[in-house]
Amino acid sequence: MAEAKKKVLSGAGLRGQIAGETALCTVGKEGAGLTYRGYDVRDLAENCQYFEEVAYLLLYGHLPTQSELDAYLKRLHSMRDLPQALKEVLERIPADAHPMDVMRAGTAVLGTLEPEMSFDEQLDVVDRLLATFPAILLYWYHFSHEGKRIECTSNEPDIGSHFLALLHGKSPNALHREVMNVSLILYAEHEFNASTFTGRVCASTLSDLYSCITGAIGSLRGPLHGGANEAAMDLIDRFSSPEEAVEELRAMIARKDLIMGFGHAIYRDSDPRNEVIKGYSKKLADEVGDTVIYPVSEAIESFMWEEKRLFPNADFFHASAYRFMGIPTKLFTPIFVCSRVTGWAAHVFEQRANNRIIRPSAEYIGEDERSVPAIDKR
Ligand SMILES: CC(=O)SCCNC(=O)CCNC(=O)[C@H](O)C(C)(C)COP(=O)(O)OP(=O)(O)OC[C@H]1O[C@@H](n2cnc3c(N)ncnc32)[C@H](O)[C@@H]1OP(=O)(O)O
Ligand SMILES: O=C([O-])CC(=O)C(=O)O
Repeated sequence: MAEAKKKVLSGAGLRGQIAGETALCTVGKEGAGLTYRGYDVRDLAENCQYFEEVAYLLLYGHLPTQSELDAYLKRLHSMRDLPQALKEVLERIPADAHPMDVMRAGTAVLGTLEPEMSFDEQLDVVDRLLATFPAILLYWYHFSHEGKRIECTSNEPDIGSHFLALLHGKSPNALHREVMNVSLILYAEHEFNASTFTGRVCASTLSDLYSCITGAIGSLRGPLHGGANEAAMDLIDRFSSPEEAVEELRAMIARKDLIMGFGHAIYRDSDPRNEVIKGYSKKLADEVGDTVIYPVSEAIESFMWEEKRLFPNADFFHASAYRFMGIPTKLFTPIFVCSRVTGWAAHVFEQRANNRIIRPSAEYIGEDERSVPAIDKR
């Protein structure tokens, strides 16, 4: 028994175990790096103007040509409006609901109104979700907070700019468009992370795509996964200077508190997405004339490396970047959903194409077999 227990504990969190095959992504191969279908994520972030190019790569298998991209942008644009019944449900959700619960509920309701009748419809379903997610979130947000029924469409060509236009009621500037596209590219796919694995387990039962995505949203919501971008912002907001941040961080580390936005299950020295989003956070800090949030973030980064050899993951500098674009903290993780839905769906398609139900085993560590005593003897 002791030996069996040791074996289970050494595999805690299934770390390091191969749980399936994928042609979509490598994470930390040879210690570093992130690729989507063989392309370095930094190359994609630098050379794709629109996140939709990467969405197309993941979902349709290759980077689009100009005419394929134009057609894809047009297709997604035409799918943005919400069914009236979904708007009515969103109007019933209270303002203090967690926005990730709104995303989960919106996905589930759309699945009842426009169900996936066969796997032949899988691309239509994911494109519809991709196109409607900004409106699902922001229709609810404006209605519940201001009693305002917003238009769910906009003239913005891409999802990132569309998101900002629905949030702020005006077209974003060029820098904000660029940051949103880069951010969505960085968040799009990450191999067998917890939310994607949730989606694949669900897919392996031959369930529908909406169920897979709903489950994945639930897994992403937690602060150890996607919810860390909001938790990182809450941490940064506690400090008014780098000195104050370092002093408090020292006490937190002594208490063995988790520092949100740091560390990773796979990367050991750095997260390749960090340098990209950190660069944009700096540009945005300069644009808004920030003198607190960015310096505090950098001080936390240096302290964590010097004291703990822990590095910022993708979520840490996303927090300040989103803040500088006027995005409320509680909407951070739903933006992650707007992007990762592409990776989730691509994994569901891959699972469906070569499926066997995912059903691992557990090492039993409970009581030996025994008989049920009569109720007056328990
Ligand atoms: C997009 C994303 O989902 S990225 C991840 C976002 N999540 C976060 O930022 C939450 C904070 N980070 C963490 O909780 C963890 O680093 C995780 C969940 C990301 C990875 O967890 P694990 O794989 O178990 O971490 P790992 O094995 O590297 O931990 C090694 C040690 O460092 C500690 N550690 C890891 N991350 C942190 C952190 N952020 N703050 C303080 N200590 C940490 C662990 O507690 C562990 O200590 P121990 O050996 O004394 O038990
Ligand atoms: O891979 C992970 O465990 C978490 C992560 O960074 C992601 O999903 O983007």
